Amino acid sequence: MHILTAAQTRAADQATIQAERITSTDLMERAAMALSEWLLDRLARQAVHIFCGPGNNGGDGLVIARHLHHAGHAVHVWLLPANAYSSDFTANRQRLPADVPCAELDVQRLPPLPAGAVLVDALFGTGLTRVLTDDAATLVHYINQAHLPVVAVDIPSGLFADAPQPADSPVVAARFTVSFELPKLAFLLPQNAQWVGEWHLLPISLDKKFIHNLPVDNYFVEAAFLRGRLPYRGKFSHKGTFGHALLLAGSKGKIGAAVLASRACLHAGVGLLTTRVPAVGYDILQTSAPEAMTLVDPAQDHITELPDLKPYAAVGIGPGLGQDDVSCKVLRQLLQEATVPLVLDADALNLLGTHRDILDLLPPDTLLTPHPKEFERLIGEPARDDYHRLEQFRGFAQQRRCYCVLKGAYTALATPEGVLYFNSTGNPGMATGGSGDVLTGLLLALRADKRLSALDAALLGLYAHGRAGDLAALETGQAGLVAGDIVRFIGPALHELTAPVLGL
Ligand SMILES: NC(=O)C1=CN([C@@H]2O[C@H](COP(=O)(O)OP(=O)(O)OC[C@H]3O[C@@H](n4cnc5c(N)ncnc54)[C@H](OP(=O)(O)O)[C@@H]3O)[C@@H](O)[C@H]2O)[C@@H](O)CC1
Ligand SMILES: [K+]
Repeated sequence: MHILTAAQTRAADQATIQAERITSTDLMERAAMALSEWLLDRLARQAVHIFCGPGNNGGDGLVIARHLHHAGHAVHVWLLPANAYSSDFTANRQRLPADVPCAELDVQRLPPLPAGAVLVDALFGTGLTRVLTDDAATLVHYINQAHLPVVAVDIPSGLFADAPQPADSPVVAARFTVSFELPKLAFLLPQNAQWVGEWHLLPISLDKKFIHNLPVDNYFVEAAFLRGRLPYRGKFSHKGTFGHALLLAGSKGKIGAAVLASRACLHAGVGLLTTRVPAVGYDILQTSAPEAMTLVDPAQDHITELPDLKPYAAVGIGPGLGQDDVSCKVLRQLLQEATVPLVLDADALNLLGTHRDILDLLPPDTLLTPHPKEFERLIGEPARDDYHRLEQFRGFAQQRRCYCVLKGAYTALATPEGVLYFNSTGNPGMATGGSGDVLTGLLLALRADKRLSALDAALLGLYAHGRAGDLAALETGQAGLVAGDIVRFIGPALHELTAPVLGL
């Protein structure tokens, strides 16, 4: 799915109006009707108080008021006084039945809101041009202090769709944000979660062709985007078809990371896996991941030597590696010698952060999988806010010609071309030790599969990791989820994305 800017969203609305030969009021009716139905599915008998601003977001609010009233709900409409109103606002103000209580707000004398009411925030949407001040700011504070459930129409009022706002600027804190057709970048950033709450999208048939042709830098990745991108396994395929991967992982006390990454790699369909561990890990790995071949390092506690790379289709390094100087030498040598795809995680990234000269050795198309703290160490500069971090992240992938993953609630992938893909799967239960090691193993398997491009391998891996976590959580609950549970569901998650045998 494309993630549009506020300006592109307005353009898509206009393109739809022109292509379908409908009026802007018709499109508003369609959008607000969908939102009314969303509300009607969830409302019991609560009174609904709808706050409307002067533009089309307020117009949506007025349409919602009409539909809820017709459905028999007690509705109260509150208008924010303004010098000018949009024409769709005015048209729908006129269509509001006379028996719906509708009053202009006097912000000096705001009415008490009844306990148990549901509030609908239709003050400002994508037409927000500046931080809210004066009456609008007072109203936002009043809504937030009511401590009642708020449903924001399109976007919480006061929040910019695609740009940061100054700290402490007034924004409605919604429990639900219900938007149309496509997600907004603002919904995907942790700093906005306090305002956006749980977000939902309603399809309103915006012009698909127009949207498809819009140049965008950001995508939201759902199953439909990926389904069929994982080729099915041909009858005559053999171990070689799916590649032989090498994983360098584990140090004393962290052999579990090597086990989890190895098991994930095996469950993701790698042809063969060789795992390099220090001697301390030999028995553990052979017992817990017997399908992997174990290549023991001469040293007891750390990996100190790089094996011959010739047999391998892809190499992963990092889980539980430790940050010993000798392991750093191994990493340096790997970056210098490797001619196959690389996946770098955890301590390999920390080593890159502390030995910045090796960063220059990164071969093109290397896949890195930092979480935000590791990413900060990697680039050596804290981010001002989440938008700034995204730009650092995009810039890093472009400058280093690599694929970089930024782990989080909506894990993002940055490409060497500077495009960002936000993953849609996963749950908070996956914020648990070893989850990242599982991702590394999974990505390593897909990078070893020669049939997949670097981009498809990364996107499929991120999606399948989150989906496996979602499937596991159905069985274990989120709190009970451990990284090993994710491994068990990698197979089913990948299966959902596999092209049908006779697919055309
Ligand atoms: N187009 C369509 O067909 C569809 C559109 N849809 C809906 O329309 C919404 C976008 O509507 P919109 O463009 O009218 O903008 P909106 O957010 O209502 O605000 C504009 C008003 O606010 C004002 N204003 C701005 N900033 C301000 C501030 N800080 N403080 C005070 N005032 C401020 C601004 O005034 P001005 O900046 O000119 O002073 C203007 O009066 C979109 O989010 C979705 O809900 C859906 O129905 C789908 C179909
Ligand atoms: K709103």
